[in-house]
Amino acid sequence: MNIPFTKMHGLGNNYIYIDGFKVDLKEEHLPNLAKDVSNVFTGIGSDGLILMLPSDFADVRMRIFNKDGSEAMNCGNGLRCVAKLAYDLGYVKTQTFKVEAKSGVVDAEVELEQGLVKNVTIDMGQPILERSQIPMKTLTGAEEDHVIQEPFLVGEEDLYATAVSMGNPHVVFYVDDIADAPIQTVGPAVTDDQRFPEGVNVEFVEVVNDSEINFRVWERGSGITQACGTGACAAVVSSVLNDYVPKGDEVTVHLDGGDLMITWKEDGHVMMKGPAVTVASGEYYWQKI
Ligand SMILES: N[C@H](CCC[C@H](N)C(=O)O)C(=O)O
Repeated sequence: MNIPFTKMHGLGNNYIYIDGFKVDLKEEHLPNLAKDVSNVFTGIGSDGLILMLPSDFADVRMRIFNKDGSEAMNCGNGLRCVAKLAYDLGYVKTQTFKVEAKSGVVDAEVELEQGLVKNVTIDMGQPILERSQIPMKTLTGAEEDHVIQEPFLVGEEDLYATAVSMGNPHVVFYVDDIADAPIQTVGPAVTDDQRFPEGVNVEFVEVVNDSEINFRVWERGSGITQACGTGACAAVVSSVLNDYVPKGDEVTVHLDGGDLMITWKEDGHVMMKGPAVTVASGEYYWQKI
């Protein structure tokens, strides 16, 4: 099957995007398609697959699949790129519109420079902090409903976890120097830890000052990526909860692939602003069907 695609990225967090308004894919094929298309030997190579689809609740709908074929509830970089794609392909005619993710409907605003979409702002809604809704179990018997700097032993590493959901689960560990973050060891160990029944995206954060943090991520289902939008939002929420940055101020999150501007507003909503880039389009010759 020859499948038309567009390759896009948000700060290097790159996905293969398929226009579901034109391409009709069978539900049962999606996990294997995500695995094959994102693998550099069987496909184009990416952090996963994203479908842009018609929606009954918003202007367009986004579905995101990780490299391992698992479907995620949300994707910040994906939302920005779907917003750009929808505008560029004319599925939306205004600069502000709504996008439906599995975790809910968000407001999007595309910014134009010489008529082209460069940056996109997404209102990511409110974070979820209740342990049971992350979801996260505890082995320490801690009964607190929020997970803030909770002791979290990983092998020999004495870590302290702060857990936040942006519709998808995130756990944040603070380090003194992001360059020394134990991402290759702690990342894979924690992402599948029994304390996270649905798995978890694992973030490491170095606080630079009260308006800047450095950030790296091991993503559930995809491993290390250049950037993670929902992760950056979770990291800023966590940093407010830990009194590293003030609520209501814009925080610059320095990710491997570049900077995101994140604000956890006093009204509880998390705003994310960052780039969305189209790099290529073509046809993927999927041999499986
Ligand atoms: N890269 C995405 C997150 C993907 C989340 C996925 N790894 C999961 O929750 O399973 C982002 O920009 O938010």
